[in-house]
Amino acid sequence: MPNIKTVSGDFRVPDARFAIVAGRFNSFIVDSLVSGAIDALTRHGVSEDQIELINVPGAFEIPLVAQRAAESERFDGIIAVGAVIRGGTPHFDFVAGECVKGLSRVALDQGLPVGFGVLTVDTIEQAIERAGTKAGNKGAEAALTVLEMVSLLRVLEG
Ligand SMILES: Nc1c(NC[C@H](O)[C@H](O)[C@H](O)CO)[nH]c(=O)[nH]c1=O
Ligand SMILES: CC(=O)[C@@H](O)COP(=O)(O)O
Repeated sequence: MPNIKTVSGDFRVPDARFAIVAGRFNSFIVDSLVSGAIDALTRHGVSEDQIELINVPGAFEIPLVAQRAAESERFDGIIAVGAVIRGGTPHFDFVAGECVKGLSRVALDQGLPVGFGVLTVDTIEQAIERAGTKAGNKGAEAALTVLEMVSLLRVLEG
C-alpha cells in the first residue's frame, strides 16, 4: 500500500524477558504447550536466561500470577498456557471464562502483551491435537504472538 504509513512488529526483540505462566492441571498436555512456547522463543533468538517458567495449580490461578509477574516489571511479555477440558458439569465454563477474562484484564491494565495459550476444549483428543500434533501447538502460537506484540509495542513507542 504506497503512501500509507504502516506499523508492524517482527519477531526480533533483543533483551526482552518473558514469563511463561503454566497451569499444572492436565499437566500431560500442558508440558507440551510449555515446550512449544520455549521452542518458539528460542528459535527466534531468545535465550533461556530471558525466560522464566512459573507453575500454578490450574487455569483459574493463571491470571493472578500473571498480574503479579506483570507488576514486577521484570517481563516484557507473558505467555499463559494451560488446558481446560470440559467435564460433565458447568465447571468448565467458570474456569475457562475466568481465565480468559482475567488475562485480558492483566494485558489491558498492565499494558503488557499476554499470549493466550490456554486450551479450552471439549475432549482430551482435541487437547492432544492442539498440543503439538495435528492442529499445531497453542503454546508455540501464543509465544510467537507475544514476540510480535512486544516488537510492535516497541515500534509504537518509538
Ligand atoms: N478442571 C480444570 C481445572 N480446574 C482447577 C482450577 O483451575 C483451579 O485450580 C481449582 O478450581 C482451584 O482454584 N483447571 C485447569 O487448568 N483445567 C481443567 O480442566
Ligand atoms: C474443566 C473442568 O473443570 C472439568 O475438568 C471438571 O469436570 P466436571 O465438570 O466433570 O467436574
